[in-house]
Amino acid sequence: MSSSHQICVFSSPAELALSLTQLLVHESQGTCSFRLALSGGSLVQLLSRELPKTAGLNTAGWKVAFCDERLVPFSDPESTYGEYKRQLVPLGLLSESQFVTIDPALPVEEAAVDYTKKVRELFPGDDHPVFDLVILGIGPDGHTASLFPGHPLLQVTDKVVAPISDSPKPPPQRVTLTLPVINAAKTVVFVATGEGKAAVLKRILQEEESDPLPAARVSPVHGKLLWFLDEPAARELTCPVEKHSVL
Ligand SMILES: O=C1O[C@H](COP(=O)(O)O)[C@@H](O)[C@H](O)[C@H]1O
Repeated sequence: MSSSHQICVFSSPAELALSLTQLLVHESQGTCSFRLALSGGSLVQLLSRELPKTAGLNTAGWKVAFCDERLVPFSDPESTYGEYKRQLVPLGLLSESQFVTIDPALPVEEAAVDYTKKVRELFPGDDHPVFDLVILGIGPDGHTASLFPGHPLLQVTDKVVAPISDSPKPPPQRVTLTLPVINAAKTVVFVATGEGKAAVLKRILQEEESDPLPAARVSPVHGKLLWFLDEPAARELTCPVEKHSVL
């Protein structure tokens, strides 16, 4: 685990969400092109509730890719893009053209190649994608994006996006950003709420394991790493944390 990370603990998911949107305002202001990678799962609701209320948010230059995406039609409730689209596009906050989406009709290997091409197009002239901000979730098993404990995808270093067809969490077919791409980002923030994440957060943030969990392998090479947790998620931590109250 990176020694230069910052652990911020909020008294409620609403406080956490508010700070997360303030971080988005801060990181995106003054740039005409802001490349963001979003996760799915519980993050979708958390962000979608708070983003429309956020003052000073100018999303005009945003391009939104996904840390991982499930290979299902956009109409399926498991589709991460589908969920963000249903929540945010009708509010006029983001347009469909600002999202970088998979082609769910392709076989998973081809979907990963296709998504690699689309992600690379966000970074014209660059050898490697460097996202401005990556927002990750974390599963109770320590997975992040669609990088699962003990899975060979943890060793992939030569791809931007990798396919997975045996995800232990359904649906089984997905594509995911690889660890080198996540670790190249300018800022990475983990978001975790609820006591179901407490035990795994203690393992990741306080225990030096010989075979680290996927989330413990996130350590931006040049960027900063933030942990945004609510109190139940942080309950088992005994390391120094910053307590935040913004409401
Ligand atoms: O399957 C997934 O799980 C993780 C964690 O989800 P959460 O609901 O426990 O927050 C999520 O970050 C990832 O994008 C998603 O595909």
